Amino acid sequence: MSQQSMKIEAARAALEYVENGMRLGIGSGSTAEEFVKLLAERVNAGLEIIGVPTSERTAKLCTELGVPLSSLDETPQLDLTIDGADELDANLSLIKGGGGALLREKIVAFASKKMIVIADGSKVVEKLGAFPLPIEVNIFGLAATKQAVEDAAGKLNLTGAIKIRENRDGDEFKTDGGHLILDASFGHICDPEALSNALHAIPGVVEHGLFIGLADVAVVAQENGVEIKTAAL
Ligand SMILES: O=C(CO)[C@H](O)[C@H](O)COP(=O)(O)O
Repeated sequence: MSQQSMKIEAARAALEYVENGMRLGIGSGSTAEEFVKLLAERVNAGLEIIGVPTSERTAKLCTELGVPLSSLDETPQLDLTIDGADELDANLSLIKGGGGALLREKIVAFASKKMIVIADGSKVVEKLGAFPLPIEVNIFGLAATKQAVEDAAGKLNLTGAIKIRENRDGDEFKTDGGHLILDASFGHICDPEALSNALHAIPGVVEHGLFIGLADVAVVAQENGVEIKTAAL
């Protein structure tokens, strides 16, 4: 099965968790987009949900396909968020933000009673960190913030390149909130919670892509079928 087919299978299996009347957080990225397409089919067949998108891109796709949307201001409490991930471990700690939507994704997941991660098997890791950690930062004081991130990580024995994310045309990538992303290639992160706390202590850091204690279930599509994972701890 191709990776794309696995994304579709994970999205299809996650759709089983969606019930009529739900207020639904809708994730970003290619796996989440497969979910949106399948959700739209169900909505057009009569399923009633209201969605809160985690990015402008997801909002556009939902609108094009007829998925009704609300905002987190109008609908501040959600029943379920379904979103992809760049990495997930056995505790269902995640790295997210490969698509740059991590801030809104985390706000939406936090506002939800439950979060389900959808992924193909390649996203499952023993230790987080092979995927560079996205860190969303304010433009003001960028060099100082980057230095502070390096210093904080160094105290946790995490070293490695920290790069300002660029678009394909070489310009700085800007998030939907108008911030920049630092992609930190720290390698294996032994203590994600300690790193999360250290990053949150830096004023220029808006948010980071470590999602700890947010995901309740992971729906992971492997070659031989879909596996439902719950946190090991
Ligand atoms: O966090 C995200 C976007 O900010 C995505 O969920 C993550 O990058 C996974 O994307 P994909 O499903 O395309 O592999």
